[in-house]
Amino acid sequence: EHLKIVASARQVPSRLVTNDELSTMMDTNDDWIYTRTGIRQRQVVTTENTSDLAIQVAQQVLAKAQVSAESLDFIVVSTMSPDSLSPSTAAIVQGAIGATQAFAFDLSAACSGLVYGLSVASSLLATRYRRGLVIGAEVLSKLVDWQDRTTAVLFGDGAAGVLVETTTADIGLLSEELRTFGDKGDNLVAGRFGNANPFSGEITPADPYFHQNGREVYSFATREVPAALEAALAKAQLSADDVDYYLLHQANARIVSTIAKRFGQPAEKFPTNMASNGNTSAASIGILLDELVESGQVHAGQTIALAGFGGGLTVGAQIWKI
Ligand SMILES: O=C(O)C1CCN(c2ccc(-c3cc(CO)ccc3Cl)cn2)CC1
Repeated sequence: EHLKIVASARQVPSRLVTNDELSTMMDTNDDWIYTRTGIRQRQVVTTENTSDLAIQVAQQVLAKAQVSAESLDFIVVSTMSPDSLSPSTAAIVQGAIGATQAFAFDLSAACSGLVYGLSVASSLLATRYRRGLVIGAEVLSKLVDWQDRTTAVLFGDGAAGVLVETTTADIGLLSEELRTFGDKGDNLVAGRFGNANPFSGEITPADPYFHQNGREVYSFATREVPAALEAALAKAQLSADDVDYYLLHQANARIVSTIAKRFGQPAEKFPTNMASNGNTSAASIGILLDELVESGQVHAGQTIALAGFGGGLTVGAQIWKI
């Protein structure tokens, strides 16, 4: 049996922050940001937290698919910016939408979160469950040091998700390649807790903020994303030409174009939206997917590849027949 994507939805907060507005807050400018990242603006929360964005996505997906919250078996929220450690953001969503039969949990795989979440969902559906939600939701604006121009210009807030179900049809998740490189984890950190207690010295200091070694993460991505995509294609016995669209994590426009060139595929197969949303970590692939479904560019009958990459360091590639 396979799992199929039944419906998708996205939710981006309304407060627009352009590069020009940021240039009034820190020493940066539109030209530098756009040429280095492909980002022109991002949207940030004003009142919402991560669960609010995820709830809006869940309600939209259920309405589109015309299924009830009570019919859900599980809810996975992939996030590196939860409302809290407890309750999980998934549990908050479960309670808010009245998914009384669903068990719910958060998954932490940074920008590979949606792909890792879909992998877990495919295992849940291959055993004993029938229907679930997988949502990537982030409020990275709570993790960013808004005085640090090297990171504050990169990130945005948003959420997107899909309803997944078992199917006997010959569609769904054909193959995947998930890899983690924990020895490189220090190159992309955020939300570090201290571990002070009355009995210890402060061994690791708390540091809530994002820090990244851009050069290291950049070279990691351009090396490991093609490798993971190639491995997933080989498992599906498909070639790069067989894929209609490659939906990559929207971290940086130059990384996407480098990977497209590496794959010898036309840029049109690698759509991007970081210009509008910035880097929304676990939400980015889902936002892109929902935009392409809405525009009709992505539709049933196609073969699409998803590739997340980032914190962990992690990479996750999947080949889907939709
Ligand atoms: O050219 C420059 O100065 C810099 C060069 C480095 N850049 C980078 C580098 C890495 C990322 C990144 C971040 C995440 C975290 O979600 C995940 C995945 C990636 Cl590949 C984003 N930007 C920005 C412009």
